[in-house]
Amino acid sequence: MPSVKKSLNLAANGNLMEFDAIVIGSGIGGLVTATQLAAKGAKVLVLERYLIPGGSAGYFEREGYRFDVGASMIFGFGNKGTTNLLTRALKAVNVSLETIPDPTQIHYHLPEDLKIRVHRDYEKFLLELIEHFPQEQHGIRQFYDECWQVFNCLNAMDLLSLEEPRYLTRVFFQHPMACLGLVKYLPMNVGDVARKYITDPTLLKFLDIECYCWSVVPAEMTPMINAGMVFSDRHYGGINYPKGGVGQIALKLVEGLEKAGGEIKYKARVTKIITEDGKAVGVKLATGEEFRAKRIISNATRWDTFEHLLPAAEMPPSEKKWQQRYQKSPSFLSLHLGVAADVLPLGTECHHIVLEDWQKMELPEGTIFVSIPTLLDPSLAPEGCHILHVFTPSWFEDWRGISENEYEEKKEAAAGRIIERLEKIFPGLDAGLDYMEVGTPRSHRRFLGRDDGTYGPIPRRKLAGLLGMPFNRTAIPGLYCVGDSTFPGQGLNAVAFSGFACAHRVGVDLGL
Ligand SMILES: NC(=O)c1ccc[n+]([C@@H]2O[C@H](COP(=O)([O-])OP(=O)(O)OC[C@H]3O[C@@H](n4cnc5c(N)ncnc54)[C@H](O)[C@@H]3O)[C@@H](O)[C@H]2O)c1
Ligand SMILES: CC(C)=CCC/C(C)=C/C=C/C(C)=C/C=C/C(C)=C/C=C/C=C(C)/C=C/C=C(C)/C=C/C=C(\C)CCC=C(C)C
Repeated sequence: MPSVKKSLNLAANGNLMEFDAIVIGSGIGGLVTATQLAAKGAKVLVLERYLIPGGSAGYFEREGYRFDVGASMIFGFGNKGTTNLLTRALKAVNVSLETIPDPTQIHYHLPEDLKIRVHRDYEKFLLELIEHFPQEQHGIRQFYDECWQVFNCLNAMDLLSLEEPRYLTRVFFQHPMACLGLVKYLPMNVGDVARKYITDPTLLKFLDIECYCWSVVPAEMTPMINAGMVFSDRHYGGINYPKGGVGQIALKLVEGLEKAGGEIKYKARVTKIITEDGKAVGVKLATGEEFRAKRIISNATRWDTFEHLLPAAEMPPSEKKWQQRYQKSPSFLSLHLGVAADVLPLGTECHHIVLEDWQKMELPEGTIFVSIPTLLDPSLAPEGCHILHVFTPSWFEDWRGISENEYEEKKEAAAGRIIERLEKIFPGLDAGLDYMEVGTPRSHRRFLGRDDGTYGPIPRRKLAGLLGMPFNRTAIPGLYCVGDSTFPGQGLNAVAFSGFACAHRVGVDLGL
């Protein structure tokens, strides 16, 4: 058994090192919190279980390809307004990234040969949509214009912790109309707003997939605040790809963290949050090492935090209630493909959504997502080749309890089905394959440390917009959560917001 002295972390003078804040996990939520706190002068330690930072915004390299682990469609890199949270997070610690503007957010390939592109130019997108639904032209404009109203409210103010009364008072006096606007939209979902203006059933289905492809639920259950961000910012700040791949965002944040005096340790898996008198005071690693801090921040999911890092039997009632409202979304089956460049027809867009039957939108392997980041940054693949990252929802349950052989066969069969469907858009895809790696919900759980490999929380039933999403403080004094199981949910710009808000609240609590 290690001696107490050995297992605790001692400073050079032999005293126990105490940090102001320990962040468990270096996803973008965790890193934004850590960099913001370090920039305020806090002594911060980030503990990451994996070898590199980023979590689902990480990367891996194989045979000359650099693959993004998660989605390659990045919001938050605009250069104006207040909603460009990734640009702002990097700037706060004196680092920056070159980004490449994406002219089209998504090319949809939908049932009955409905093909729609969401152009960066708002009017061009509206005209393309109206061409398919001319009878709904007023409704289309009214719906998307209402999304702009939400966005304009958010984009008028500093985005910080809604758990900090002095900040709320200040923004209310600075921007009373914007605040009242947000109060109005916080309990609303997209479906209710859409049906005020639109009746065409196919157009309503289109709005379902417009929501589903980032919220993993149809319009009826998607919060209006989040839709306001996504449906407007894609035309305002735009979708911009970081040069060198999505993994650069985390690497740059770590560079900034270290410049600002913070520390990060890799291969540092936290197995326990240490509490004393009901208060979080430190963490224990798989190695047995212990670290203590005035505040503990978990970037692991709420399920991992309250069921694995703390005793599940002692889960606070507020967390039980949250679990009754929200469930784990499915994970993904991911195909990381390297393909010959001539597989892509001239003018192919970077991101595609493929669905052949509206009834199957939410089913496993129903909707297919495709990103081709090398169309924006060719340096990510060997010359003459492209990366196709293809992913589709898949449940952890469907991959549990099978032998290694069965697992490999199941992966191959699933990949075959997806490639066959994609042949209709990219003829010659199978023959043009140069590299393929298939990830399953089991891979997502193993490499990202996310319970059941989940993409994040989704409402179990229709809820009142974002009202049920918890902020950063938890029922355990000294313990905070950050990332996609806190307000406002999934998405890099969303978890960046959660990071700004968390650091703001922790900073105030530390008296910084
Ligand atoms: N295009 C996009 O918008 C895009 C791209 C990639 C990711 N994302 C989003 O990012 C969000 C996730 O970001 P996030 O910050 O919430 O979390 P995350 O899951 O990306 O990161 C959590 C980090 O914590 C680490 N970790 C977990 N448990 C740990 C433990 N016990 N000890 C030490 N480290 C531990 C993981 O290894 C990981 O690095 C998702 O919603 C996803 O949609 C979006
Ligand atoms: C004072 C008084 C009276 C009052 C107050 C009120 C207020 C102030 C309020 C406020 C609020 C706020 C601030 C809010 C915020 C919000 C936010 C920030 C939000 C955000 C959001 C974002 C999002 C959602 C994003 C998302 C994204 C995503 C998810 C993406 C994804 C992607 C993918 C998946 C891809 C796919 C596709 C293909 C590939 C095709």
